[in-house]
Amino acid sequence: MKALSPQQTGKYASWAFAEARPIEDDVLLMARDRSAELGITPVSEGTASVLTFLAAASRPQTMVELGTGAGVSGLALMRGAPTGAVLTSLDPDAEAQRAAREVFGAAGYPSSTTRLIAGRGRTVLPKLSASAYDLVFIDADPLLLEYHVTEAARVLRSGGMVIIHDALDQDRVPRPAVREAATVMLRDVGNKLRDDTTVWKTSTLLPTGTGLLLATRV
Ligand SMILES: C[S@@+](CC[C@H](N)C(=O)[O-])C[C@H]1O[C@@H](n2cnc3c(N)ncnc32)[C@H](O)[C@@H]1O
Repeated sequence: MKALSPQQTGKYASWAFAEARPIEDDVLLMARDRSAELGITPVSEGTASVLTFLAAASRPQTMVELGTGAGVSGLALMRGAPTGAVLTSLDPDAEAQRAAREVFGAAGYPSSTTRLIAGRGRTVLPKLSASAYDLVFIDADPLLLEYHVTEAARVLRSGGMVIIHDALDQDRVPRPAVREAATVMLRDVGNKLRDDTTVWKTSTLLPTGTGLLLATRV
């Protein structure tokens, strides 16, 4: 790999500065500790703060999350969403979901507003109603991304938002020589969200954390 040019070094410093800016409270830190104990990589501090901001700005009443983990991203979304918003979060890892339940409880969210379903997207998503959700956050197996995004388009109402985590695949997406299946999938889905204007009205890619790909439903 080439040495970073001075400008790129400056860009990295700006990214690191933005990542270090949020101050997280005890419940988010507890969720991060539980994630570490379970060997789960949660969203970064910068990403959690963007999720809270996006939920506060878009005011979703109904949200779906793929990949609950120990609840870092779910808590970030709930913190921004209006009071009474409901998060439906899927993960096949029952132990992770138990940790997330504790985290949501410690943050004061009853189980009626944080619906945790122990299952995979492929099993659970088809059971969710069409055009019924305001926001879908995807942080699960990248090889299933195309399927998860197709289902997200189905369950989102017009104007709803999809958010895809790790959209830069640990910085592999911008490197054309990397042809691994997950990286190629992320490139293809990114192009689809940008180009398929019959389904997606707007799309953007943020370099926050490990990358966030966003799109709004036509
Ligand atoms: C990176 S972790 C999620 C971290 C979480 N979003 C956070 O920030 O705290 C990815 C999770 O996706 C779950 N997962 C893997 N395949 C899945 C699938 N097909 N459907 C739903 N969840 C899946 C894993 O069990 C794992 O807990």
